[in-house]
Amino acid sequence: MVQVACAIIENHGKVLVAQRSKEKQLGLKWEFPGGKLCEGESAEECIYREIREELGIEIEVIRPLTPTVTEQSPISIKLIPFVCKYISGPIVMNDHNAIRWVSPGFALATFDWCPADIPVVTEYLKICRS
Ligand SMILES: Nc1nc2c([nH]c(=O)n2[C@H]2C[C@H](O)[C@@H](COP(=O)(O)OP(=O)(O)OP(=O)(O)O)O2)c(=O)[nH]1
Repeated sequence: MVQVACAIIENHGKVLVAQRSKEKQLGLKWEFPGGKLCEGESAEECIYREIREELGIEIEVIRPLTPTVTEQSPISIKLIPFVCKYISGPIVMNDHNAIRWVSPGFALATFDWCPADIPVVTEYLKICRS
């Protein structure tokens, strides 16, 4: 099983969603940015590193959400989500095709998400309403 940490980055009431590069697996699908855990790394350490690498920004983890396991033939992906806040730095797209800042409501549900992210979007929308 491949472990992947991802960040739901909040800023000014919106969240950042990112479109995967065309060349990658699940190309042009939308995701919360992040990536695979390195050996010996915690999911939290991973998300700080990946967000620096992929977007060039600093974030702070606010809370974890529920990890999901999705079969993505031939492997399964454990996606470990963190709600985070944007801290500093201009965004650079080192790894993505596009990014959007989206209000956490119906608009978030309309993106063409990677399958593993769908339960994460659902849980996040639920906590935003509560
Ligand atoms: N980063 C990220 N990956 C996701 C999400 N949902 C989902 O199914 N995935 C899958 C896509 C990939 O198969 C895998 C993560 O790969 P990746 O290419 O984004 O991560 P990485 O930067 O560590 O990979 P690499 O290019 O170094 O190989 O998890 C998500 O929300 N964020």
